[in-house]
Amino acid sequence: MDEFDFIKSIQPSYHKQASLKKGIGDDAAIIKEGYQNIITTVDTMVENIHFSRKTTKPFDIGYRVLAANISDIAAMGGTPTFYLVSIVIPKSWSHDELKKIYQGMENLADVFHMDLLGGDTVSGDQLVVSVTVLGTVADHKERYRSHAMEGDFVFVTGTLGDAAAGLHLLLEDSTQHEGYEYFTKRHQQPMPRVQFINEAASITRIALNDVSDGIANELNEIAEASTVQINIDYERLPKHKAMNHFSSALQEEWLLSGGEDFELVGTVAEKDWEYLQEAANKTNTPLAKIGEVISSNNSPFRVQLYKNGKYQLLEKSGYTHLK
Ligand SMILES: Nc1ncnc2c1ncn2[C@@H]1O[C@H](COP(=O)(O)OP(=O)(O)OP(=O)(O)O)[C@@H](O)[C@H]1O
Ligand SMILES: Cc1ncc(C[n+]2csc(CCOP(=O)(O)O)c2C)c(N)n1
Ligand SMILES: [Mg+2]
Ligand SMILES: [Mg+2]
Ligand SMILES: [Mg+2]
Repeated sequence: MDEFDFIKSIQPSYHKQASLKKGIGDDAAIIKEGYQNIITTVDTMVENIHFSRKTTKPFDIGYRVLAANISDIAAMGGTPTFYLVSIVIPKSWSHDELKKIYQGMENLADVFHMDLLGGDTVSGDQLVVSVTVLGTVADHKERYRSHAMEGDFVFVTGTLGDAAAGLHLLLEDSTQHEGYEYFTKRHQQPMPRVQFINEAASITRIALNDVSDGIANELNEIAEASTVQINIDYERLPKHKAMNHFSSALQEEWLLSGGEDFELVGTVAEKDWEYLQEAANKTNTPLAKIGEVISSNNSPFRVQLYKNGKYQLLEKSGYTHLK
């Protein structure tokens, strides 16, 4: 049983609270509160799974785990406001190192004016940092994975595969490699796309997901949740210029399934494309059209990749826990 089957197996069949608009099944939960909604989500990072002493400095462990959570708030169209931290501490971690983890979180929290609300501290064998984030989004401006419609343009922010390239260079100690500083920074200190998505608040409908597991996964989640088919073009996938210094096999793997870029991927009506571009320009966000939603209500709800003159099925890939 992998993580996705496990999540399905524990999903409750109904909600008890009328205010719960979205529970399990998107990047974060949505709770209606007057004319706005509260958003909440939790993500956990574990030593030697999500980071290691070799790949990530204590400051960056804190920064990255908070960034991953803020990215899920952005993926719902929201603004982050508060966070709580639960930490499992092994004996081998010094007080100084633990302080640095909190400095990393505080550094990013300052950018978004977020307050630390509380948390929990326990001892254990492996460093584990679990962060719960709260945020808000105006009512009817939530961005669900289920909102894609036939004819939509498929878009992605930033460049893809950078975090995976950074991780590779860190693990290989390739400090002289072209783009080392850029790629490793993208792995260690990703910046969630909050400003961009908030700037796009006037758009009525956007289907959205954030790139934690790679676009092959994230686009399949949109296709399934929206019951649509999605076509994307490999040549249109945005990549940093230094990416060309890696083999084409590595590039393909990282662009499609690298994950941890914490970019936003989604779909928008063709008529709203120019407004999305305006939001991208205003917030200095690279934005690429990578494909289209081609049909709906036509099972299987799948993603096709156009490469070398033909379409191929783009199956889910990327990192899967409990595999
Ligand atoms: N152990 C769990 N118990 C209850 N709900 C869970 C559990 N694990 C995941 N979920 C829910 O399942 C959905 C998918 O979770 P997942 O962690 O894959 O999403 P994500 O946070 O966007 O991705 P990532 O963890 O890769 O950043 C979310 O709605 C999440 O809240
Ligand atoms: C030391 C080290 N080894 C491997 C990786 C790669 N990695 C770990 S989890 C994950 C997917 C997202 O996880 P989740 O679904 O839990 O958000 C990826 C791509 C890493 N970051 N650090
Ligand atoms: Mg997510
Ligand atoms: Mg998660
Ligand atoms: Mg996951």
